[in-house]
Amino acid sequence: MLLTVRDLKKTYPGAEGPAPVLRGVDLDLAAGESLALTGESGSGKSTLLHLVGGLDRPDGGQIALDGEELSVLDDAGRARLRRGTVGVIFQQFNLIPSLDVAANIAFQARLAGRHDAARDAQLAEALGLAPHLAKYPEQLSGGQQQRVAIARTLSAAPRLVLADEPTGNLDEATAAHVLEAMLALVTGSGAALLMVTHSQALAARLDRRLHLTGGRLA
Ligand SMILES: Nc1ncnc2c1ncn2[C@@H]1O[C@H](COP(=O)(O)OP(=O)(O)OP(=O)(O)O)[C@@H](O)[C@H]1O
Repeated sequence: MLLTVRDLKKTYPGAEGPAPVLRGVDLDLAAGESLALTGESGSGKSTLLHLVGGLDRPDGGQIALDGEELSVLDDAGRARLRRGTVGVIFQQFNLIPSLDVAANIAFQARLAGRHDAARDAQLAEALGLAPHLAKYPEQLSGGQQQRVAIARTLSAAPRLVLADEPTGNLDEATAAHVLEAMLALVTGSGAALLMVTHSQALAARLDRRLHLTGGRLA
């Protein structure tokens, strides 16, 4: 198993006392597998991605990535994991305005010491970014910026890709096309994809589907 989650719990402090969001989540994801995570707004999908990505700490339970238990890692260890094993695609693109598209795509891979120009060219082609490589983020549409953010994460070749509505800014046809490209690039290379989506049509394209409700997965 690439990812194993057991009895994961997370509670946020709320105005009316502690508000449990995750009440014991169990999840397994194998290398090469894709999993869609659905659930109502506020059900805790982003919270789960943040915990698995090591961006926040759970209140209880275990998360193991490649057999390595996250809770025993210090900040430096979790940062190493974020640079190496895990890649996240968030709803905010966080592109670097002073870098052109090609340099934005290469950014994380360069940080991780894994930049591969041929892989970037393949990503740009697959995601329809080839004509835009010399442009700057402010010259791109929202959907184009979103595709740059996807390419930047995949460029670093993470073993596990965590994606929060990665095609949320795209029209239906482009979203379907970009998802197919992502699936081919991620699972085709033996990596795994855990993707949050509100779209049942997109969820159906992935290997498995889980629904988050009442703080648990079903
Ligand atoms: N940092 C935080 N502090 C306090 N409460 C939070 C925090 N982050 C999230 N929450 C609360 O936890 C619950 C789950 O939020 P989360 O963003 O994980 O839901 P979601 O399923 O991703 O929602 P959406 O589909 O709308 O993006 C919500 O009620 C939210 O208000």
